[in-house]
Amino acid sequence: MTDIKELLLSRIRDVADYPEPGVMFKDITPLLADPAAFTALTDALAEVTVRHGATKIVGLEARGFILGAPAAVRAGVGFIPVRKAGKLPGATLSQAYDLEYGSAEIEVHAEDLVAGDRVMVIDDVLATGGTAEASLQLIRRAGADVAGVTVLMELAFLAGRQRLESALGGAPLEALITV
Ligand SMILES: O=P(O)(O)OC[C@H]1O[C@H](OP(=O)(O)OP(=O)(O)O)[C@H](O)[C@@H]1O
Ligand SMILES: Nc1ncnc2[nH]cnc12
Repeated sequence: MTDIKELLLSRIRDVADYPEPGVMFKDITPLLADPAAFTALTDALAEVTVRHGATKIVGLEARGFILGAPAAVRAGVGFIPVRKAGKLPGATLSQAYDLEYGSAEIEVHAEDLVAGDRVMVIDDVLATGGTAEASLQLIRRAGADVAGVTVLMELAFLAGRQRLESALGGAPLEALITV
């Protein structure tokens, strides 16, 4: 494992049985509190964004906002929040989905994504892939192109990568760490 991967992994805390029995929760708050680790993560996310020619970053509420916004500033691209339903004031596109512990609905301002955009989706964890899959459906429904999905951590045993295959349509899925 490279130095940066080791640094990032060392700052992610496992919390057993949260938010419900049987879930091993990956808590990124120790990483966010460490400026060296957070800076290294931001630089890595920005590098992937630029490498894949993205013109915008979509961050997935809420932890995807914390990672995606500084990466967008570093990469010099716009940041678009994809929010849980009912939080955006303008005209929205909505998509329902299931996740490891429950179900939800996400929305984006329809005017924020247009034909010609190349969008990189950023989030902290890829688990079942339900959240990321719904975001890709929103991006395509808005008429924009998918540059890829980049996550800090992929939980491979939940097979999110397989679930995302068709929604990605050949676009890359990059995980800085896979467990
Ligand atoms: O691959 P999936 O099974 O969809 O799970 C991954 C999603 O779950 C978590 O978000 P959560 O909905 O818990 O929201 P939060 O970021 O607001 O805590 C995580 O930040 C991802 O967005
Ligand atoms: N195990 C997990 N840890 C952190 N975030 C998650 N989102 C879905 N599953 C998760």
